[in-house]
Amino acid sequence: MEVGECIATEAPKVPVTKERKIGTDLEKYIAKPYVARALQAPDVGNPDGTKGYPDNGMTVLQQHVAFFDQNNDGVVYPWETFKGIRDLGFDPFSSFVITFVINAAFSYRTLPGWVPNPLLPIYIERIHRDKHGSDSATYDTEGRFMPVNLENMFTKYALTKPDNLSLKELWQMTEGNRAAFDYLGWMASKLEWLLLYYVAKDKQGSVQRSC
Ligand code: HEM
Ligand SMILES: [Ca+2]
Repeated sequence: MEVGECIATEAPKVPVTKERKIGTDLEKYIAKPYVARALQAPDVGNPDGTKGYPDNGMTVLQQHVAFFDQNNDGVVYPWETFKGIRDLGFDPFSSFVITFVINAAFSYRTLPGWVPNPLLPIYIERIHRDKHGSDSATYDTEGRFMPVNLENMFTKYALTKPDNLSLKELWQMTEGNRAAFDYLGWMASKLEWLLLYYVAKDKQGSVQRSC
């Protein structure tokens, strides 16, 4: 018998462990899927992450946020978030509201000191401090990427079509990830995944993993 062959991923007394399945053969596709990646975001179809995308020495979470840093100075001001959100296809009114929510929620923890800045800048250097609860754990607390947690998302919640999350399934995922009494985390996660749904959905209205 090989090492790990008889690991149980379902407990008979907890039916949810049967409903939300865990993949057991990830290592066939991704080297050491349990090791957090600082610079790349691999998945089973792209074991080396996105090819030709420069990391510029930034964590995967920093790279996510740097998309919005229009002048690449390491700080994301609201007008930069607004431009980025508009570029993703949102209308001006929604972009304004989304921008305000994001910069108001994420600015303070990233500032260099303790005095709040009314211009609501987000400093990419310290973006890991904005990690919140009730998330998917795809980013670790330092902003690295956890391949195993991204894959678990699909095995647990993409139940109608493999590798494909419908709006209902995405919603069920945010419900499943809820930590007790974590109101801020619940709202932040719902916002992040609803935004992602809007940006990434295909013609059938579901989110496919990258090809
Ligand atoms: C339309 C634009 C955006 C989309 C679709 C989006 C989507 C997401 C998604 C899906 C996650 C993962 C949440 C989870 O693991 O449960 C995430 C995490 C995060 N995003 Fe965004 N995001 C957007 C804009 C932004 C902006 C503008 C910022 C800040 C400048 C930002 C900062 C973060 C941070 C700090 C996290 C880590 C939260 C955590 O895992 O606890 N995002 N985002
Ligand atoms: Ca900037």
